[in-house]
Amino acid sequence: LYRRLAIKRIPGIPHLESTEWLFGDLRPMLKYYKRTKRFHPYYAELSEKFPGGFYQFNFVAWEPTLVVCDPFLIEDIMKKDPLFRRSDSFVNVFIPIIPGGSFSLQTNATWRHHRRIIGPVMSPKNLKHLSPGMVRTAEKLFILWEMKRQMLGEPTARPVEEGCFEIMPDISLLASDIISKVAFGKGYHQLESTIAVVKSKGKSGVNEFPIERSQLGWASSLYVNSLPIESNFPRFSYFLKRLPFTSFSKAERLIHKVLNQAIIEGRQTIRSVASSVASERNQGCLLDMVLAKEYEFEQEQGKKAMMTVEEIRDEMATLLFAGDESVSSSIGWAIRFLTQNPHIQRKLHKDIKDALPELEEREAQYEDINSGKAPYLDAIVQEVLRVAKTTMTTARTNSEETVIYGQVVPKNTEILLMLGMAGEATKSNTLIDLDTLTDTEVDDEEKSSTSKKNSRFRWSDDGNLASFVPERWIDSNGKFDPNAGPSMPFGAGPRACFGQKLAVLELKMFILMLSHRYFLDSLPDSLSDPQDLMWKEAVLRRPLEIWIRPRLWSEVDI
Ligand code: HEM
Repeated sequence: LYRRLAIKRIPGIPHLESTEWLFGDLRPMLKYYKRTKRFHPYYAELSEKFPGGFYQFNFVAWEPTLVVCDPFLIEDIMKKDPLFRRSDSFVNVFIPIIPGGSFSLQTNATWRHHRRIIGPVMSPKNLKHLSPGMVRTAEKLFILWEMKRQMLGEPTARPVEEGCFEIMPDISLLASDIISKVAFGKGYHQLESTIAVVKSKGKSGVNEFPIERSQLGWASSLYVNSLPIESNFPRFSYFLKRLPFTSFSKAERLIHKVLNQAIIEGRQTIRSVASSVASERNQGCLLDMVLAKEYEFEQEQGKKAMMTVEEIRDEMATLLFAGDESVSSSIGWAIRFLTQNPHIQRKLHKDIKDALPELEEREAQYEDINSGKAPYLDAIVQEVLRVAKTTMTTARTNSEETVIYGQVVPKNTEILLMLGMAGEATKSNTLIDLDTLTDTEVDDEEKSSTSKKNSRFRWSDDGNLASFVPERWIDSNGKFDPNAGPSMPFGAGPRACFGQKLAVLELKMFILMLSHRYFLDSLPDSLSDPQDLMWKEAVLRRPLEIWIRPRLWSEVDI
């Protein structure tokens, strides 16, 4: 028994020395958690003890977990799927709620089949089609903020905390209004109803305002926030959530009903028009695009129903899960970083005014942010994603015994990939011998993968990697360089983020519109979180409270 419960280590891989029989490395970790209420920074602290960017950790006796902070090793592992498949701890959280969606599927024939039909919807052409809807939804947010500004009065000659308001609830409405409209065409319209309520009821406190969720928005929020990530028994947690008359079961029923109906109606519409126009006609939302693609494949292969209604529903629900909090958290972080850096706001505003003077006359368009005209905006979005570390971690398991940096890692080892740390990695966080590699001046396309890796440390290791400095993404010719550093906010390989182009589009569009309109005034320390404490660690690193005091540029000395 003693031997069974003794902690097991993988020979040759660094680990803490002072660990205990049975509890492994859990005790120091829990002590850290008690002090900070955080787990992730503990892994970062440990990585400093073990230069090279990987070590092992034992939560309790039994098997060790490999923790990987080396960005190149993370990338290689993610690219070698299915040898390194999604870990069961990740997949099991999603299986009970969306069994047919990508989060629940390993890289198998079913996932590939889904991807053939769903994959093409993230094409630039389709995203361009979706962008006017996004712009109009973001406009609603600015109408709401303008009303709040008016109700709070002129931003001068008042105590410093006046004129400020907290915006994470508004940002949540924005993200869920956008993803609902983009995913299945029935936007939740919560910003509209919130505008109506604020107009009629006014403030609900000194600087507080009511918000109004639609029934579908409420159901969706409950549904996507239901993941039992802290449960060791996710199936049982869902069993309890689904007991009759719980709010969750009502929300789930409503979401299923709306999605099922949209799929069935969408299929009927597509079958009622000629095949040649099916894909051109149905471009209103991702669901329409998926159904058009499905129809195209059916025609080619002479088969009916390429995916079941439940499979499409689960993939759509996956988009609701994946495209809601991830985007609202990233927008929240963007606002915090911009508020803390007035000089960056000024530079961005000037760049936008110079590069896109037409924005005085018309609303923002897809081409504005994809023409390379505003490299500083591209740099800001990459820097937000790097510093925000919205997806701090994900997990993989090796399906065969594997050799990693010369050490044998037994089959089925749990591997924690510290994605968020990749963007702060320095050369000492990798065991790849970068000094023996040469960084040639050839085009990226022609570079070998190792040479590309070396060039990913183009930015200087100036001890300043925790700071928000968009300039690190700009090359000596003033152009945006997406490979300037090893940041990997969307993961890598076949199972990298499916919605990354959509997420970047949303972020760029929002920051463009925000910066064109408002300067975010500095805040008192009590509201600006200078110590970086106001965030929650769950599946995502989510900012807890974001306050703003927006001023029109005409009110600011530039
Ligand atoms: C800033 C926002 C976002 C971030 C940081 C983010 C990050 C990620 C990461 C790191 C993964 C890979 C997880 C893993 O392999 O273990 C992932 C997967 C995924 N993301 Fe995102 N994501 C964002 C927004 C979105 C949006 C807007 C959508 C779609 C509407 C989306 C859809 C997905 C899907 C479907 C997967 C699973 C892909 C698969 O399993 O094949 N994400 N995301």
